[in-house]
Amino acid sequence: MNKIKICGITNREDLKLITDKVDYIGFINVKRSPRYLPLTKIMKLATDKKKAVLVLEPKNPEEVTEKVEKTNISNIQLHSLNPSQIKKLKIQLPKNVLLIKAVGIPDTLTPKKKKEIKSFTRVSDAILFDYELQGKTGGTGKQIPIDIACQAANIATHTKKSIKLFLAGGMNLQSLKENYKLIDSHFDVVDFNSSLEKSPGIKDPSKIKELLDYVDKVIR
Ligand SMILES: O=C(O)c1ccccc1N[C@@H]1O[C@H](COP(=O)(O)O)[C@@H](O)[C@H]1O
Repeated sequence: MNKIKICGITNREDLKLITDKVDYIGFINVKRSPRYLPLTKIMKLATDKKKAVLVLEPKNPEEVTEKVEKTNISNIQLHSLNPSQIKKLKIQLPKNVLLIKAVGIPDTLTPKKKKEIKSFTRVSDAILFDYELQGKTGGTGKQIPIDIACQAANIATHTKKSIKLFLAGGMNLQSLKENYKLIDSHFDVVDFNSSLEKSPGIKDPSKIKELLDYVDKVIR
């Protein structure tokens, strides 16, 4: 059964629409993002600490431990750091923290990319596959081809059975409907972000309702 994450929440109105209906709620503390929020604002919005996901692009592991300590949020999504930095970080973090590493997936899986998936899987609690555009991940609004996403998921699962897998990158209701069986059999969580907006950082209530109605009917 897939869980649902809605990311890029920036205000109370949008938060109200989803709070009781999704499994994870993402708050983005990455300055280059149009969905950026400072930690002070995130701490006011993220009252449900079990659902909150703090999205970061840290310069080093210490930046993550500081921000986790400050916010008390125990799900963190990282769009930077290498496998040895993640390994070091995992040791420093409290045991209850779920470390989700974003791994960029382009249109094909090269041997180098396969190796990267394995390396990050070994040191993380969860992997979030996101579309990779010009070497970057995060809010691209573009989808990983579903067969490539499933291949990436298989590599991670074969590397570590307990790995939790998130599918992100331009996910919308249509792509969920079209690929539901594959998504359900390969991923634990589906992540929706920019596709649910009416403008950057502001969600569209009708798109949220449509998605959550489908989730209630088909997934729950
Ligand atoms: O949304 C952003 O602007 C962003 C910037 C920097 C890091 C992460 C960001 N968002 C995350 O990107 C994925 C995919 O988003 P999309 O569906 O392609 O819009 C999602 O997990 C967001 O949390």
